[in-house]
Amino acid sequence: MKTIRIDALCKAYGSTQAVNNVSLSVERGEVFGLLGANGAGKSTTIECVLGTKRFDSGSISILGMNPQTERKELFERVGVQFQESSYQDKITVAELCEVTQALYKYPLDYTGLLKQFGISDKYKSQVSELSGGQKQRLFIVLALIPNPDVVFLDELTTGLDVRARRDVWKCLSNLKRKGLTIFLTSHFMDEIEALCDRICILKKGTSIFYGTVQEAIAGSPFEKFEEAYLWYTNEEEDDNESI
Ligand SMILES: Nc1ncnc2c1ncn2[C@@H]1O[C@H](COP(=O)(O)OP(=O)(O)OP(=O)(O)O)[C@@H](O)[C@H]1O
Repeated sequence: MKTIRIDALCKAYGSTQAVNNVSLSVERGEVFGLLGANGAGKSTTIECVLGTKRFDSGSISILGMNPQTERKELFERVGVQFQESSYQDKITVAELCEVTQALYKYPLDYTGLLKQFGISDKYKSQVSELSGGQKQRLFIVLALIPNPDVVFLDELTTGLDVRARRDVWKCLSNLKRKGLTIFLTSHFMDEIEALCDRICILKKGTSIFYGTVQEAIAGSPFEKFEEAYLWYTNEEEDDNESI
């Protein structure tokens, strides 16, 4: 059984076709990268998979479940890293982790996760006092607290310094080895190359490449993945989109 299967997904907002006939599947224990410029349709696709957004046509199954009708069951087994927080200003890291832990039946011990992600010394700090990179790592920890089978990491290491990015990669590789399925988006091609088994590149809602990083390079006139990516997305020629 595939962990995630998307078949011919379509979703429009008014006249904007945000996702157009996208199909992909993700195996258990795989790291899958969804790529594309700003506005390419990545978040919309993820929200459809999570059941937080209705789609127009196509079908989605995640962990064998229908995200639209089995959201509650899904919630227990899926972790999501949020970009923006809507937490109270004064809440501390420990309190936020405890509140999150209380939402799940079989949560992991968050103190171990904070340590793994190098922010255990921030235990008593207010979330609002954390640096951008520390917050980012906290959001990954929050996504892992449910002890999920699959985790969605949107813009994985945006705002992290070089060392912190490498540390996050190492942690994720360890979790992958234990069978965690990881679905991520990132605008950093070195990160995609280091972590992803397979990728899908979206352009204006349409899938323009689906396969491994090596296949992406081989199918382009370039030897470096970042150049191949730009070639697929034609970003250098497109004034309406940015990397
Ligand atoms: N709620 C909405 N209402 C109307 N249009 C929307 C809405 N959400 C997204 N869109 C549009 O749908 C398209 C896809 O947006 P989406 O957020 O899925 O892209 P993305 O690839 O995640 O971008 P980014 O890298 O900036 O996060 C864009 O053209 C966007 O303007």
